[in-house]
Amino acid sequence: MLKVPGTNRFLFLPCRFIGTSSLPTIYALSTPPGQRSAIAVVRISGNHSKYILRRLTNSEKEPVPRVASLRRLYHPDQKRNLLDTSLTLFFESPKTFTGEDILELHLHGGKAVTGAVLKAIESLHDLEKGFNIRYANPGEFSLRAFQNGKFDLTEVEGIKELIDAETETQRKSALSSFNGENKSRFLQWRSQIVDNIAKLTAIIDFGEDTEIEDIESILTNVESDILQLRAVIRQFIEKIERSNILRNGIRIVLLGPPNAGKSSLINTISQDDISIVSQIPGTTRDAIEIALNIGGYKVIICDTAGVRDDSSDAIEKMGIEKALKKSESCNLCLLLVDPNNTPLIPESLKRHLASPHFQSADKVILINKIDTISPEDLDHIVLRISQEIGQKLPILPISCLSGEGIENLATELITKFQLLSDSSDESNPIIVSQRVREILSNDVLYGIDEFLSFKKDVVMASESLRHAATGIGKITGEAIGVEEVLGVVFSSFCVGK
Ligand SMILES: Nc1nc2c(ncn2[C@@H]2O[C@H](COP(=O)(O)OP(=O)(O)OP(=O)(O)O)[C@@H](O)[C@H]2O)c(=O)[nH]1
Repeated sequence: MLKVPGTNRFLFLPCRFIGTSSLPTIYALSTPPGQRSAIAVVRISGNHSKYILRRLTNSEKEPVPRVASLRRLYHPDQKRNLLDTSLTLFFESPKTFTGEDILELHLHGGKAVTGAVLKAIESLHDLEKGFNIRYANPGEFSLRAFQNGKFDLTEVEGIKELIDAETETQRKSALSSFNGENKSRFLQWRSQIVDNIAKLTAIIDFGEDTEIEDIESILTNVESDILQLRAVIRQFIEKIERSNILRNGIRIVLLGPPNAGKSSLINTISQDDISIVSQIPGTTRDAIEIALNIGGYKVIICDTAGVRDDSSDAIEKMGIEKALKKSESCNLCLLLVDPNNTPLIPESLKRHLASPHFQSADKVILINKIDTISPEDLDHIVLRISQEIGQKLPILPISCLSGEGIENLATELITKFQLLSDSSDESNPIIVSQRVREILSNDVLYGIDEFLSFKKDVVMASESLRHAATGIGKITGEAIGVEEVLGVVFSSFCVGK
């Protein structure tokens, strides 16, 4: 920030466009290392990209930008040592991912080919001759893009989320960050704050010449505008919290008496023999967790020990305790009932359902094994369950054996996931990094709250707003040192990105 001489005004100066022309040329294998594959891509970025191509192809022929060309690659010092025949692609600065010249070598996959080409590039490093060439650090290509103003930090973090995305919903929310939706939102908030700082600054600079009523009216306007912004930011943070479960996975716990079919349900949902299914009650003595993709949502499903009232086995008792404890911290609990059991639900489970510790989780009761009962019996059982538990919970009939009701269950689950993560066709989930989440609370909202408490002191109030605006600058990377950025954002990237 720069103070304008003779006034109390400040200018916000972006400090990240530092350029990268003096930095070493970097290279890395951009496809997974150490694996056999049809193609492996080596990416090179920096001033010496063309030089590397010339030396590897042993030819002075200028590459045509953005035109793929099949070239033979040789070791630079052993002109007859053919390394590979590669598709080469050259992108000319500045219209490239990093903003620098980029060369891509599409090699035949496999350790030996990639190893030989990487070694050949490495051999071109020669500081005395001015060729500073080295292997890239994790995330360094993206860092160069950031330093050259190609992306702001929210977009860079979007790239990482996109690479890490395991499910469709994660991919969609990552894309919205990558495409700059969050960026434009943050920039709009920042400009709203800066507008209000400007109004307060006008009062500080010219207050003595202004009518008191005018000052009051400006202050009221600023306050109501900032109050409205605070509500928007709070809503945004709430949405992040809800969307966060998309990244971490929606936690489902299966509860029920022994033999109700919990393990069978996991196998039916995942269409795999993941849990042990057996006729001996109490097969699952400990909690088993597996990650599944259900309808594009990442779900962590936990199979637990069967709950019964009369267990005398110490290990089984511990398993039951663990099952009940697990269910207290899940997002959704599926309570399985075997319609042939009496009582339908063990007393300890009924007590647990009524316990205050178990109220936050969403619950659905599943009557399993409906292939063993008649439709009339099913109606009767639904009624009995409602009476036994004394509360209204959704009840779904299913059969893990015949598959009846499973599709219905899947639809119900996906509706629950949409509600839990606030994601639907109309509303995309918002995934932001922990870094952004923290800055929003600790800087932006903090500054706004401070402004509201200082509203009689215009100088202090405008300082607080400045703190909030700087916070948004930290989020996008406009007001942040490159070293700080390196540590926090890029260290979690893979090499080659
Ligand atoms: N007829 C019928 N049998 C089922 C159904 N689902 C599960 N079973 C059978 O019920 C028995 C117990 O199933 P599991 O999935 O092991 O039950 P569980 O609840 O995980 O059992 P514990 O690990 O002991 O708590 C097995 O013999 C399954 O084949 C169903 O829908 N219909």
